[in-house]
Amino acid sequence: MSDSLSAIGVSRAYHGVRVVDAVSLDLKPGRVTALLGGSGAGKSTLLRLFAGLEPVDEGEIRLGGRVLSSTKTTLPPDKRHIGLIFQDFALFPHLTALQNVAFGLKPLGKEAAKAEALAWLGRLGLTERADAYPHELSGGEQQRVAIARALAPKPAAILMDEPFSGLDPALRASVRDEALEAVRAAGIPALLVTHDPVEALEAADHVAIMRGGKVRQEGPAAEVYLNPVSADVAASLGPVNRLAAAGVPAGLADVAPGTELVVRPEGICLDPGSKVRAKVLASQVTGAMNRLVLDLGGQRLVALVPRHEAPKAGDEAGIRLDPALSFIFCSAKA
Ligand SMILES: Nc1ncnc2c1ncn2[C@@H]1O[C@H](COP(=O)(O)OP(=O)(O)OP(=O)(O)O)[C@@H](O)[C@H]1O
Repeated sequence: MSDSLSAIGVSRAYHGVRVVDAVSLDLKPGRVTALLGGSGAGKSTLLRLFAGLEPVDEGEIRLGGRVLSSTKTTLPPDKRHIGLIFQDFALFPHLTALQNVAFGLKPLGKEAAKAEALAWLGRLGLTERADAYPHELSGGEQQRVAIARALAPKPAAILMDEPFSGLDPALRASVRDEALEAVRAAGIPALLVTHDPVEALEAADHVAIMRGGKVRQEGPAAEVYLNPVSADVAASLGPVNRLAAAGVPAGLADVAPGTELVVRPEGICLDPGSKVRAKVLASQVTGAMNRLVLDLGGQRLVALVPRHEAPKAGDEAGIRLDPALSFIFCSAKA
């Protein structure tokens, strides 16, 4: 079993501002941890601290019992044996797919390196593309080569910064699923930096939500989605409606003054018998679900309802909340 890659109370400041602030995060082997958060939350900086591309100002980075970074020492990135994958693939343009993957396998000797590189290309469905140069490969193929190249030397961990965001949306999910399957099979800790909540929910085993340099909540993706600790964490994992207590009509939810009601769009359900009535301003087909824009006593809400049940724009609809997807937080904490 591989070791965990751990951040223990790490901080990093630029010009006196802590962009990573006393973060502790355990990346467990065989598990893909998504690091999610808005722009400037500190995600890439934390990844760079794990990689040794930046020194820590406080705390430690450890691989199992071994200290990789502390305030006294920073083991250089190339000595950590950690695979890195970035959005821009960064393949060597003058080498074929096979040569790119074999590059990090030189210590095995030429023939063994070639065989191992071919095996990795096979695992990622690229056997036929072994002799193609990067410019002859699609974005999805290039990214799979990059992943094969990162995994082939059997790294102790893998760190990925928005690796799929440059890909065509139609391809993204399949490339991602194939790539992360290979990552999980390698049985090493994996970090996936993303700002896409759908990607985090669909692809990661564990999520950590970062905001203002701190990890605000972490846990299995579904658990965090269904039990967010704050309105901001809820909003990091997908769209939410936020209503101040004063704007919540009687019969919709019991909210005390000074609190706020946070509801996911799919947490607003149609209920013809409900006394709480909303005006349908728009009803848009988005696939299996319709997106409704509702006017509830002057406040706008967005709801997602099954298309076959969806009312039309101009209709009035009774609504109720799904308690599993509705949360009440102290306004001050939001
Ligand atoms: N080398 C640097 N020098 C100065 N400031 C930096 C440096 N690197 C990052 N920052 C600042 O640190 C903050 C966090 O940046 P970081 O790239 O870690 O955020 P992020 O969560 O990855 O954001 P994004 O999703 O936009 O990439 C930002 O305000 C950024 O401008």
